[in-house]
Amino acid sequence: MSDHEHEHLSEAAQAELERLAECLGQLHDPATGLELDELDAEIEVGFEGDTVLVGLTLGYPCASQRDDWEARVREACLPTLKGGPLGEAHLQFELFSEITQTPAADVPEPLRGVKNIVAVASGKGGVGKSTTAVNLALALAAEGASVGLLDADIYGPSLPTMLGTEAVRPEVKEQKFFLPVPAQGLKTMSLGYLMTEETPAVWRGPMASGALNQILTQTLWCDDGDELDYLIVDMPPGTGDIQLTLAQKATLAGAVIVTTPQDLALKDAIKGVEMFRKVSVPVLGIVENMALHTCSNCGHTEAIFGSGGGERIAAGYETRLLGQLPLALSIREDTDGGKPSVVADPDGEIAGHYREIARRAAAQIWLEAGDDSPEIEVV
Ligand SMILES: Nc1ncnc2c1ncn2[C@@H]1O[C@H](COP(=O)(O)OP(=O)(O)OP(=O)(O)O)[C@@H](O)[C@H]1O
Repeated sequence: MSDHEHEHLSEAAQAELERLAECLGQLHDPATGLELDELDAEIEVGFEGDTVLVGLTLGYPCASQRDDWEARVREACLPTLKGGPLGEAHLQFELFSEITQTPAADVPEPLRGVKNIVAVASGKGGVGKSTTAVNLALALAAEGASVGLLDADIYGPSLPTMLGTEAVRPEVKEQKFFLPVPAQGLKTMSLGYLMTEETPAVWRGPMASGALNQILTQTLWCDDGDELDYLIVDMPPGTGDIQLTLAQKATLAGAVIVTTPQDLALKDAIKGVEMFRKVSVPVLGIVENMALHTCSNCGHTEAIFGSGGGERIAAGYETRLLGQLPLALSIREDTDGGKPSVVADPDGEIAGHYREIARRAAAQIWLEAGDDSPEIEVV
């Protein structure tokens, strides 16, 4: 709004906008469970013509939440406006995302432009870590972020199968760098792209971490000049030296730990949490996979592996349960068929779970980075 218009806005109207901003600050952000006031969110309130303009900027991608936010904003604003000096005004709402960057020193050239590196890890194999990583990456992209996915699972790189890119080989630049392979809206890189029939599928320790190191530091993620909001790294399963090296090599924004509800997997998940803590990587939360089983005959849902495990670890280890995925045939069929659930059925319930997990994990990165002082601007 121009200064000129400002002058014409009565003091009463100005005070009304300020009241509105205050009232918006108390809105609850579902991804963090906090009020906007407690977050580094930006709330802009203005008046132009006959319209009250409300802008909200959050630090995580949330395109699918626009309508929900608009409904929440309307519900909060309309009673405040009613009968006041701006009572006849229309309300226009806009939602923005501004993804912060994890500060890092000595970033190797290929990782420059990558704002946040997120490890998806599990204490043991077979819990659905890769399925979670690929769906998480696709869900972040569906929410509006630019996303890369690095399959660092040297023991069984599954990304090419999950994204239907088996026959693809990455381009090589200046005989030194790999260019990521575009797939389903993501920039992807996998050791699977580099393995030939002669390459051993099971690598030994030093060879494995060498390959991993190479793929991490030789993939030019932002060669096109665009930034990547998130690089999701599908880690090798376990909590040994390889995982530790990787966690130390790049400055990680955080780690997501995938577990199943069985006791053993949970004990392994705790090891994962402890490993990241040891190297000062924030644990963004826990994803409990195969948590519930829905009987395909009668539709009855049951926690066949026991319930509440992920929640218990999250509480005991001061982290959060980001979400739970059911044991669902469709998840397996989608991923094994080269179209993960977030893409295969974008409006389905499963995709909804993954998107919610993605928003919560990304919001947690924002929380870790933020100084928690809200910016409220009345223009
Ligand atoms: N929630 C689920 N419901 C049904 N099947 C699932 C679910 N999550 C994963 N799967 C299936 O389980 C198998 C193992 O999953 P995935 O490869 O993601 O596990 P992983 O932990 O990455 O394994 P590894 O450690 O071997 O890499 C796959 O066939 C996958 O499709």
